[in-house]
Amino acid sequence: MIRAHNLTLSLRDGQHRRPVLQGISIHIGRGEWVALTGANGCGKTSLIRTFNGLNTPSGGSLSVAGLDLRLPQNRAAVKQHVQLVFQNPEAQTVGSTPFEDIAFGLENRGLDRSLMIARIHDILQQVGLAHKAEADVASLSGGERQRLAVGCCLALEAGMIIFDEATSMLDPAGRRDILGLARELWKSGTTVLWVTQRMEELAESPRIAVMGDGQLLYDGDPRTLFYASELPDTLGWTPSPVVRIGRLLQRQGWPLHLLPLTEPQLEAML
Ligand SMILES: Nc1ncnc2c1ncn2[C@@H]1O[C@H](COP(=O)(O)OP(=O)(O)OP(=O)(O)O)[C@@H](O)[C@H]1O
Repeated sequence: MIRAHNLTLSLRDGQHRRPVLQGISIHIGRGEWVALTGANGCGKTSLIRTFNGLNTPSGGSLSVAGLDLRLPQNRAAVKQHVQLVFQNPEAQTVGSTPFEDIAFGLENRGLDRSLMIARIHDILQQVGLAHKAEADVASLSGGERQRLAVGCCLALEAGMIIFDEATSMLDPAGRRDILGLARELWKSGTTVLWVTQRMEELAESPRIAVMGDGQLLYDGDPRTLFYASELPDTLGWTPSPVVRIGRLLQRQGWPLHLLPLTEPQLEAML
C-alpha cells in the first residue's frame, strides 16, 4: 500500500524551508495494521499528510496504492485510496445530518439515486449510526462524530484509513468504541495506520513505527520494542502496568515470546 524510500520533506517556515522528515524508509502492505507514535512535533502528522498527497515530498521516493507521489497529478488521486480521520471530531463533518454527510462522499461516484440511498444506509449501519441517520450532526457525541468520519472514508471506498490520534478527545468508552470499529474494518481488509501516544494501544498493535526528530527510530513488533530495546527508556516513556509486570517476569528469566503485552494476555497467564 505504501512504499517510502529515503523520503524527505521540508516545509516553509517564514523565509526558510525547514527539514521536517529525513530519510524515512517504510513499507506498509495492504491489510496491515501499523501503529505510529513519537513525541509532539516529531513529524507524524507531516508524514501522514505526505502519504495522503497533502504534502509534496522534497526527496526520496514514495508510492501509495501504486501511485508515484513525486508526480503532482497523482496527489489528488491518492486521496481516494487513503483517507484521514483527525483528532477533532467537530472539524470533519460537512453535512447537517449523518445521511447528508455520507451522501457528500458518494456524490461523485455517479450512482443511481436508489442505489446511493441504499449505500448510505449500509454505511450508516456499518458504523453504528443507522438510528441517527437524520439527527442533527451538532447533537452527536464525539465518538459518534468519529464514527461518522469513518463512514465518510467508507463512502470513498478508501483502502487505507489513517487515524491521527482520532481517540484523543474521546472518553474511555468512546476510545474503545472507535478502536473497536477500526479493528472491525481492519479485519475486513482495510489497511490501518493508527497514530497514537497511548502505551496500551501501542502494545496491542502487531507492528509499531516510532518517530523522533523527523526520522524513523523503530519499525517492528511490540515485544521487541518494549522488552528488548532501550528506545522506550531513552525516549522517557512510562511503560503500561502490563509491561511493568512483564519486565519483572523478564528479570525472573521468562523468555521474550511469553512476556505479556495486553491485559487479556496477562490475565491468561495468571
Ligand atoms: N506547515 C508547516 N510549515 C512549517 N513547519 C511545519 C508545518 N507543519 C508542521 N511543521 C513543523 O514540522 C514539525 C513536525 O510537525 P508535525 O505536526 O508533523 O509533528 P507531530 O509529530 O504530528 O506533532 P503532534 O504530535 O504535536 O501533532 C514541527 O516542528 C512543526 O512545527
